[in-house]
Amino acid sequence: MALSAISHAQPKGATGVLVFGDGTVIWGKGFGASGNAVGEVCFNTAMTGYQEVMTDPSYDSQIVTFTFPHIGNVGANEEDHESRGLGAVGLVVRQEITPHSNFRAQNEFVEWCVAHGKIGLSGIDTRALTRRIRLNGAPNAVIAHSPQGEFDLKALKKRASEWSGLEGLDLVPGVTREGQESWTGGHWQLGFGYGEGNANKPHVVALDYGAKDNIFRNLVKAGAKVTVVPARTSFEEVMALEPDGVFLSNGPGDPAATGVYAVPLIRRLIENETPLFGICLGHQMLGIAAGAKTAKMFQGHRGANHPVQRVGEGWGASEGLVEITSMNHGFAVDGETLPDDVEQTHVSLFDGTNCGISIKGKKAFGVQYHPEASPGPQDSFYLFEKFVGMLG
Ligand SMILES: NC(=O)CC[C@H](N)C(=O)O
Repeated sequence: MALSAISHAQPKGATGVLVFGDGTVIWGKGFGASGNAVGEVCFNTAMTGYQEVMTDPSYDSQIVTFTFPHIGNVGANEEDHESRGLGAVGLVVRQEITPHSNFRAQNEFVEWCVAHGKIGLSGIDTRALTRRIRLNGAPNAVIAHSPQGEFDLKALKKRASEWSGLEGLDLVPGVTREGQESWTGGHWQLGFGYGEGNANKPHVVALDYGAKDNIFRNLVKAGAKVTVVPARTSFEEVMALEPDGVFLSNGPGDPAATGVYAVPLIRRLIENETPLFGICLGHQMLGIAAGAKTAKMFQGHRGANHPVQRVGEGWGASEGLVEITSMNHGFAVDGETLPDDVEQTHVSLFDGTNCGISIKGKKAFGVQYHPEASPGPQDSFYLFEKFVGMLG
């Protein structure tokens, strides 16, 4: 690993850099927060929703390369957050961020990145970087921004190469809520913002493993009363809330590592016949609880245009239908390891990866994709209606 690679001369005006664990150096123009951050470099093919991507806690310890070249054009606003600012640590983009042009913008994206501690790198050949990730897998790297253009490349390389990587990492403690909370925000409408839900039943207790807010909004929109609880809430504490159903959220890191404490709870909920719905990390840990295995993917699925096909029964006449979904995962349930009582309900049309499971004879199912990130019509909203509908 050519240490010599890290002595690549710094081009004039370079204020940002991406340094891989193997010593590869990619120079660019830094923007947003100053400093450096370590993570896995992935790519996302969404054409819009960058603010939602950057605040999705599932992206913790990840540096997102946007394949779409124009990022930042619509600025940033106070409504399109998926969390209180957690999420990806940095972003790599093709074009320099230009002033915004959008009626909903309240802030420039660059300023928003500063305020939320996100380190940006522009002027990068994102096609070449994406191709590299597709061919070699997602590398670990440090993204750094110094307005003065001062970088200690050796130290950055050391940090990148010494980082453990996402496999085996439980990142949930850093992103879960500390306390219990009632969630009432619902459907968003232009000029009105997020509506307030006022349902008393059915009551959904949602385990927060690093949830996207939009998921809770969808539960409210589907007619549920929602109580969000921290990841390490016990079975007894969940039951004391008298849930009609339990939701298992998305979240960052390795499901097998997080499952060490989450899976025993999920197993008890399955045994107790509590209706369950899991998304992404929640789906992966439901799979482990049901007896399947998860594995790290070579390059993951990230974007807002991923085709998923319904393959299982139990979805009525819609079996075989293809949905265009929003995805972000680097781990997946291994469809080959599903026990007999677990049905595969959805698969990726890109590569056949398992994208949905249902436990036979129980009201327990999960999917490996998200409702659309942006407010508006949601293509996978039927899943929320199905879940809330089965709670009576
Ligand atoms: N969106 C998510 O919940 C991601 C789940 C898990 N951290 C993964 O990368 O696969």
